[in-house]
Amino acid sequence: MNSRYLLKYAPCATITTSSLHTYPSPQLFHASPSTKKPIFLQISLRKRGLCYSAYSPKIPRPVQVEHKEIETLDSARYVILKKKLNDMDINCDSCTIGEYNRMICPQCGGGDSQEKSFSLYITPDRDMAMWNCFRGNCGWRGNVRAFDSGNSTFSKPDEIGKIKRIKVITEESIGLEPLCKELLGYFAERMISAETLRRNGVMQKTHYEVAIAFTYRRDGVLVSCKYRDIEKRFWQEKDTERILYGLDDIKQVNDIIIVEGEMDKLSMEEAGFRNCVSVPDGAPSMVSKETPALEKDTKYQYLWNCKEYFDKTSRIILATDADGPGQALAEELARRLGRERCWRINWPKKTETEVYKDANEVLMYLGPHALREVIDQAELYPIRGLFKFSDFFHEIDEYFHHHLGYEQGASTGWMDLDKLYKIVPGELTIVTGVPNSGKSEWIDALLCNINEREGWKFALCSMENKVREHARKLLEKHIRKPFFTAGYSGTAERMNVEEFERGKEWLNETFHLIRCEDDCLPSITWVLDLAKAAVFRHGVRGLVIDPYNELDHQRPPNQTETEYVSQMLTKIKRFAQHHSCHVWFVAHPRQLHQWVGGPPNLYDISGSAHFINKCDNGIVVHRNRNPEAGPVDQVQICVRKVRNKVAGCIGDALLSYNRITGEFQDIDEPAKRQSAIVAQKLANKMKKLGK
Ligand SMILES: Nc1ncnc2c1ncn2[C@@H]1O[C@H](COP(=O)(O)OP(=O)(O)OP(=O)(O)O)[C@@H](O)[C@H]1O
Repeated sequence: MNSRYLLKYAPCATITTSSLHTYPSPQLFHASPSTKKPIFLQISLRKRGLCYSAYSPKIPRPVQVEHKEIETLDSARYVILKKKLNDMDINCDSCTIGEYNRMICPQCGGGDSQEKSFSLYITPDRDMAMWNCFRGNCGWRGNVRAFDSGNSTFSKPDEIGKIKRIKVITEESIGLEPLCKELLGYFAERMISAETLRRNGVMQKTHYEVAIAFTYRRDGVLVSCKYRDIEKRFWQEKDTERILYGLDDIKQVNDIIIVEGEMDKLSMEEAGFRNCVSVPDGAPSMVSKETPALEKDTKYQYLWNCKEYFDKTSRIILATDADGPGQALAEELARRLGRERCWRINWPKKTETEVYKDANEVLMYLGPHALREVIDQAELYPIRGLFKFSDFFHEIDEYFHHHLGYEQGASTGWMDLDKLYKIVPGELTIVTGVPNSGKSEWIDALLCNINEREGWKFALCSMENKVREHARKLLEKHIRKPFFTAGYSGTAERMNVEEFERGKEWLNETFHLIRCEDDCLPSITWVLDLAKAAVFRHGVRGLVIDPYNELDHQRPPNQTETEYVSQMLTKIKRFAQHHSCHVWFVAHPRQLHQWVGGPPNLYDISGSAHFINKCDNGIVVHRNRNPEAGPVDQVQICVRKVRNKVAGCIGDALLSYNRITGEFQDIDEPAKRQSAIVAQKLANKMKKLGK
């Protein structure tokens, strides 16, 4: 018990009132607090066994309200309280204030015997009336206050947890005294002036030792009291209502500052901010997973008790401590008060790694001006999903200064195509083309080029390819020699064993295979999860999904294919963006009726128009199969959609296909002219057919 008190009460010692009970002189307020540490005067005082006579007539009582004011306030309160009681048929005309009055219950009439079972108590300050009918059949109980909404806390026991009987207290009843000189000195060390203490009704309580008493008031009336001892231990007057400290200072104000402790509230006042309240119970150790329903939100009951004070507030500055619990408290408050009107502050730096922890520390070491600056520079409390461009300035700067890499895309390895299409990490390219047009071959060749130039690695989910065949195709492109001596290789020399072995190593280093070993088809989520693992494990920068129709597309019965495709593409894009990975997704066109050999349209992709709507790039791979119409080794890469103008634009590029090695090459000028003739011939043919 003793340890709970701040100053030792030593009645045997003597001390003159003039030396103890005057306010500290201005000199006590140090001009440059940053150079010195606060001294806990109390420790030395305890040691010296100083005493304090609380009831000396010479003691100034700075926190007491003027007598006349009390009288006017009390009678006004009583009129209102009486009216409220009358409205509930409770007649208090013959009641004695401050005592329990027995009368007949207006609800049950006291039963047949008209028992005086109804007890009514009106507090000495006339702010509150409490009643209870002790008749078992009735049990009507409740309370009402003069100056609030008048709802009985007793009659709604479930509203905010388990409500205990609220004790009515006065300064006299709990033995509060004006602050002694030593405590004033203690506050002065912490840059809190006597005037601020007086205005905020800070007092002390003496038992064996002296503790600071922070008085919690509503409309000037004492509601609760919190004590603080030398060991910085806190306790609160039992069975009193939990409210915010300094509540009367936020009445009808637009901007409210909330701090974590009474000292911080007083510090804010020193910096010129009266519109500040402190929470009564400090900060939680961490943010709760969920915000409980109001009736179970016992920890933050003080907020709900003061809810109406925030109704008209447009800005709430959360100036809680800089540490983890302080930030957790800010989050809890923001959740309850509405993030949209909350602001937060950044405490100034103390060292390279440390910041000042709260308002009082800033006041003490940097002064009121610095504290004002902290509040003036408050920033909007972050709301998940709502951003300002400034939140991304770092990323935008990196983009501008070419620090991200591949801002304008990686080269395809083909000069003509580079003018139309470059590979930007995080984008989605849809590749289509009629069956056998060479889509897979072209993508493989593209990957080989990017790997050769940039060293990128890839995840391959190519469901139509046998692994060995896919390896053959990739190796041919890489070694630039046929895998076998066969019909397709003509007279070209086959790759030798050494080249093959070297190629295998390259294959293993460059590609990671996503394959569904079971008989079932893989789902897109399954593919993306493995691709994510490949990003983290192997640093892959590209993913190929070839083709769409080999994935499992089961969807709920109420979902259309269009909705399904949209969701699937959103998932793929999210993966691409989050992992800075380029995704090539092959999708076949639907069956084309009366097809005359021209390249299909992106809107022809089977399933949904979302393929073109949602992709970043849309490419159609096409080749001429009619030797009469032109060279059959030429491949048209039709870039039909490019969302990012930095990466390219719409247009066609021609490449020549080497059937022996599977390589694609730029076409020289004469060949291009030849292709133009082919294209013209085709166009004429289509015209003739009326297409
Ligand atoms: N320009 C071309 N000239 C001749 N043959 C080609 C050309 N492009 C691709 N091929 C051949 O066509 C065959 C199919 O190629 P690929 O698998 O890349 O086509 P695809 O469009 O992906 O087919 P699918 O739609 O069936 O998946 C391969 O044997 C390939 O060698």
